[in-house]
Amino acid sequence: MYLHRNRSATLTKLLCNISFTRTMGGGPRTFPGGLNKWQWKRMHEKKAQEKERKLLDQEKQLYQARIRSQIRSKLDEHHQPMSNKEFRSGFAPLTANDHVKGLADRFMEEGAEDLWNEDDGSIKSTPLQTPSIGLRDRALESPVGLRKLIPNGGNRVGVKPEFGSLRPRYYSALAGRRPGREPMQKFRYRRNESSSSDSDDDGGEFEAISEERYKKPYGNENRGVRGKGGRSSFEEEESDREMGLRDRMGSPKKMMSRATLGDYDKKKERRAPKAFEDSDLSGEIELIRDELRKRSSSRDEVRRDEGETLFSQKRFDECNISPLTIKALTSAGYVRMTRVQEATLRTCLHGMDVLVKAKTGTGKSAAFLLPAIEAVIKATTSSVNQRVPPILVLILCPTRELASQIAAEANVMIKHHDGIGVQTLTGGTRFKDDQRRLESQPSQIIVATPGRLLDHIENKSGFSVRLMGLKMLILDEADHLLDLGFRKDMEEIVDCVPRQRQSLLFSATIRKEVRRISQLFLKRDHVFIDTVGFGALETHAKVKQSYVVAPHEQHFLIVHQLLKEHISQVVDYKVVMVFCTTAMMTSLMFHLLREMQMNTREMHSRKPQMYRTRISDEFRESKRLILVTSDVSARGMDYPDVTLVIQVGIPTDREHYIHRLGRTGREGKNGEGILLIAPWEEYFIDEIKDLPIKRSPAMNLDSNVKLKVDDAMLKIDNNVKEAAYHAWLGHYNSIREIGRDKTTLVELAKRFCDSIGLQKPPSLFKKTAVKMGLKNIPGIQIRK
Ligand SMILES: Nc1ncnc2c1ncn2[C@@H]1O[C@H](COP(=O)(O)OP(=O)(O)OP(=O)(O)O)[C@@H](O)[C@H]1O
Repeated sequence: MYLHRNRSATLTKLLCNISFTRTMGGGPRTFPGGLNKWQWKRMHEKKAQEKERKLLDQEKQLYQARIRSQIRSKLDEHHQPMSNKEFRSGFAPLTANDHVKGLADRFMEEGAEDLWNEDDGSIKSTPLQTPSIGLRDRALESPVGLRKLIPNGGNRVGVKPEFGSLRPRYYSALAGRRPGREPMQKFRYRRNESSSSDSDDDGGEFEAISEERYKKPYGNENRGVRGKGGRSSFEEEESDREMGLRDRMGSPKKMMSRATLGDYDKKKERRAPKAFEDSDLSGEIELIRDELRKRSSSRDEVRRDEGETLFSQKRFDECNISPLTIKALTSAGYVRMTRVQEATLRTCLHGMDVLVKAKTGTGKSAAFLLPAIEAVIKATTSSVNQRVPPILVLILCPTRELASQIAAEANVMIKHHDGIGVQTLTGGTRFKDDQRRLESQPSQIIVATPGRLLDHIENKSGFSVRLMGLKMLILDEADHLLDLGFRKDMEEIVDCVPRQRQSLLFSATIRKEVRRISQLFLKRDHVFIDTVGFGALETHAKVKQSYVVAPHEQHFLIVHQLLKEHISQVVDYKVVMVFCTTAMMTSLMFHLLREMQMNTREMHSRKPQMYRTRISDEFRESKRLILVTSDVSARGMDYPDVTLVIQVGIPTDREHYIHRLGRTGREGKNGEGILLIAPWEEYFIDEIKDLPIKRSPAMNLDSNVKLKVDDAMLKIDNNVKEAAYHAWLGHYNSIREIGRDKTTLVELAKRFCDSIGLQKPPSLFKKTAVKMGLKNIPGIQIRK
């Protein structure tokens, strides 16, 4: 009965939708089966979820099977015959030796890299020439050697396994099925919560867990609600932040959509330090630790040296790429490969999926464009002539300017290849123009932003059919594209391209969560190429970094002073970039600097695309120009010879900091970065404390300049200031550290309001105030 009522309600809804579609005339399109756009989308979403669930189940089974077979073979090799009682009970109690052996074998055997997590370091980084560091080192060359240093291969009685740090899945493997046993019983080690974490004995115990319970982490119940629906893009993200509707906690670092990712997003617990109780062994253990420390520090030195050299010895003409491409590269001044290009090209040309991490400004774009062009050449020579060529390479990136930049670089490389074309599909341009270009000169390489690409996919223009021939999918700034803001779009896109494809994911920063999520886009046997190196500096040593702490109300004055100082010191300065937190704050900063007669341009999502393109081109070509920008310019933009990057206010996260800073010091050049923060924003320094960033002493502010700034501020239109106030409030309200304490936030906003010369805080719409949790906070004006 209920079902029937439900079904008829759905039917009525469907009919309403259809009649709505009709009455709108020329409105939403209908899709095969008479489905409207949203039903079509929902259907695809469901399919994607289904697919991903299967994938996870499959992975889980494979993982368990592998562990079981490993353990079984170990036990067959080394175990004493079990007692009858043990045999009957279905499992044998594992000795401490078995645990240690299990661990060692698990992590040291060939193929074990699949079992590693990010805490263990990079899986396959570029081979490094490690200097010889003594005889003992040779024993450490291989994992087996390391074990040899421990008498009896490490199987000493009394060695206590690191129980507390082991995850349930490991125990299930250890207590796994033996021939002829059933049902399979799994065990979880229950830690005694009350005991200290670093104590050797945590007083925990094993508990049996049912098959059902064991399945739980992979089950549906763990799946959360999808992220923000609808089309997402960097531009929307920026305006959302201004409205304060995008919680910083919503950044994938703090909270990510679990809808289709199951446990991929889940942070794995860091493995606790090993705890040994056998005193006989401690000397030897210390010896090994010592050697490992020495070895890792000398490796780091080599890495640091290598990391700072941009170019490798290898030339492009020594590689297996088309002579026509080499000709174009040579005329563009590309003769030797950069390190990331050398490290990745061969693997990419072999058709492997890769996830690549390399510092900013080291030539990642060419690293993925070269294999992309080769893929097109290969596919076009082997296929018969088609009237409309399929899209063979799809490059996705987060911003429009970056898409244009990549397309421009690709165009340089295919200059001598007749019949290969590149086209961009990005927001901010007329959809119809895109379609016309797609029809008149269909290109094999498409560079797109996710939102506009989906618009084309959903349009019945044969675009999806063209995508069916896709050979290569490339994600530039992959970690950002896999972020919450883009994730849903990315999942939809991946659903519309063939499974049999090569995927290349590139970025300067790859968090461990992103590495997990990236598995959904990459084949299982993908290669992770990290030219930075685990634990090595993620920024360039040639870029001087410092931070200034000062109250918000002094920030405009300080920016002005920093710029003046820089301009006077670097006489032939080329360009300086000032990153602000939101589009409206960017606009206010731009207006102020312009009022103070500085040669500035502004760039943010609220500007029309034509303007953005013009400014981007001008900035690329110019010297002695200041670009005030929001995060639309933070990633990938290759403006040559930027001498200084100023970041005003804390960036969204560590990765944003690195990418913004990466606009300077490109191609191995020098650069400088200054982060300007308020005292309560100082907590952020903790996130980047491993970087060589130093606190600058408090600045002496010129009182005359202060008067000039105040004066200039008075000349700025109140609308700009009010928008900036709202943006300020929205942005900081979304920051967990401050947004929770609404009263303090409103007080700080009031001070900001005074500093920009507003008489009283501008009012908020009631709906916005409610959404921001500010409705009843003293000091908040509600619009009548
Ligand atoms: N082999 C090469 N020889 C000479 N110049 C190169 C070479 N490879 C890349 N470049 C130049 O280096 C600059 C930086 O390259 P690119 O923009 O690809 O860096 P990136 O690693 O993608 O940076 P980001 O992480 O900021 O996106 C560009 O101006 C590019 O033209």
